[in-house]
Amino acid sequence: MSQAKIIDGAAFAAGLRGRVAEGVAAFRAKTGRAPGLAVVLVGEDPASQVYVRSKGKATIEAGMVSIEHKLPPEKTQDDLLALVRELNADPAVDGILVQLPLPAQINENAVIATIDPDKDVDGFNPVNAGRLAIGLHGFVPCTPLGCLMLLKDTLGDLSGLDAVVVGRSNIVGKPMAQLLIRESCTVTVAHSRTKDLPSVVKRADIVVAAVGRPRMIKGDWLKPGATVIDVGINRVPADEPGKTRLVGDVAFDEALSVAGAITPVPKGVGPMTIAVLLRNTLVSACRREHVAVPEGL
Ligand SMILES: Nc1nc(=O)c2c([nH]1)NC[C@@H]1CN(c3ccc(C(=O)N[C@@H](CCC(=O)O)C(=O)O)cc3)C=[N+]21
Repeated sequence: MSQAKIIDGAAFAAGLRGRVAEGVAAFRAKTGRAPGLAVVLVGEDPASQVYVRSKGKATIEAGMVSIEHKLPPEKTQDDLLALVRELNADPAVDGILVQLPLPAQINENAVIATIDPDKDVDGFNPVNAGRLAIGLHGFVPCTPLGCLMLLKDTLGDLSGLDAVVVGRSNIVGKPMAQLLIRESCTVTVAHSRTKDLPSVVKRADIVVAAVGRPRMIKGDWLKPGATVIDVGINRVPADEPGKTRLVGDVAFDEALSVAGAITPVPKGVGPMTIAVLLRNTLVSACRREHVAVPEGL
């Protein structure tokens, strides 16, 4: 039986981070300053703390300035909006990321809408969602842009391919669908109410799974040879009692013998998210300083 190619997202991300670091060095030589990324964390969620720490480390490794704001969990929405406005006005800040999810007393949409669209390296502001939808330059959310890079690296030209995106979130599903439309795919967005999901997935040359349900998409749902991008990061009990491990939204072991190529979890899409965040921050800095954006980013 054939075995799918395993798409090495960690390796691709390492290469992208290297290209970003070169671009950062050139930017520093031209402008006399380093790009700055501000990351705001409200509260003490352990998973969010881990992500924020690894973002800070990657930012510094790329030669950029990392500005971290850690706020106590009881912080009010007004306090957070005031901080975002300060960061909007700070010329040393090229990118702003407010780690999600936020505590219940804070309206995420209000915070996202307050971030200057031209510093919104997450691409979550409605202005950037609109720009993506109508084909203007802006910032594209990091995870779907990372997925698209892996797809193009694996398949080359995507035009005419049937793509099924499973999940319709603002952060992954919807922007992913927009990007695939831009690449001239025929795009279907499936979700929890989709009738007969297995038969919808069966049509797809490209499957992007972003539902957040461990191993939901089974191997026998796939079209033989399909390219599968697994965005899911689900923590499940490991075989060893008391331990956990990460699995995706796709039943990876089953998919291996059907798919043409598939991303693993971990070391697939996850590392791309951080690499694209650095890329978006460098692009932001270049646009703000009217410096040419390096090619091949
Ligand atoms: N404003 C905002 N922007 C985000 O981009 C954002 C966010 N909030 N909130 C949380 C999610 C999650 N996220 C990930 C980043 C890297 C990995 C990653 O590097 N994962 C590795 C390791 C995972 C591990 O070992 O825990 C992997 O999949 O191989 C995963 C998930 C960014 N997020």
